[in-house]
Amino acid sequence: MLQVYLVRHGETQWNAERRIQGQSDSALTEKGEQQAQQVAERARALGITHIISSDLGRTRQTASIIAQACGCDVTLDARLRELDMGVLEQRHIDGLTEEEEGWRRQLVNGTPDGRIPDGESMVELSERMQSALNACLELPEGSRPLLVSHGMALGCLVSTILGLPAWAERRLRLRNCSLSRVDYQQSPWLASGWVVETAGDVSHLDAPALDEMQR
Ligand SMILES: O=C(O)[C@H](O)COP(=O)(O)O
Repeated sequence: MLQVYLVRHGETQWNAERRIQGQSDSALTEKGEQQAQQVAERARALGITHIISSDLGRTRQTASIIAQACGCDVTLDARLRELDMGVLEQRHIDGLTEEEEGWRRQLVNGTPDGRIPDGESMVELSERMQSALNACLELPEGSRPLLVSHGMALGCLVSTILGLPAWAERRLRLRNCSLSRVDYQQSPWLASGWVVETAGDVSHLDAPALDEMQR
């Protein structure tokens, strides 16, 4: 059975400052680098064979720390990028106008095709994430891949595997450098396809990152 590990990147400057990143980028903080080292140790013990990362800077930085520990290369895949948050990227969450906050809320309240102007919808995000995950099925037998991606992107992927709508992702708390695992199973009596083994595990971190509500 193929087991795929999912890691959110380490804490960044803008995570810590409560600024919206989307497909814009900021570097890992010192704490983010330490988190990456800690998840890298866990990945090494798990025997990861392939690392596939979103091509944004913060995921590449995290993936290269994990790759060093696991002794494998990193393949970049733009399908693993964070949701495109259009005109709100780089803004402080606390400085949004009521109208802007309304655009942001559309992403998680079930508005059909809800999106921030110039941005992407959650359904579009879930389609590209699902397609990046399905690409793992083409890896050689015995592979144990690890994908490095982002909070909303991974939350949306795990939500849709559970049969929830793409916009349910906010019901999952996926902290920086948390580890999730999804398995591909084929069974005549259980659900065939992807199943969620674990989501948001931070037991390898000495101090779990704060989530957006706590910062
Ligand atoms: O700020 C953002 O873009 C996200 O909601 C969090 O994204 P991240 O997982 O890339 O920090």
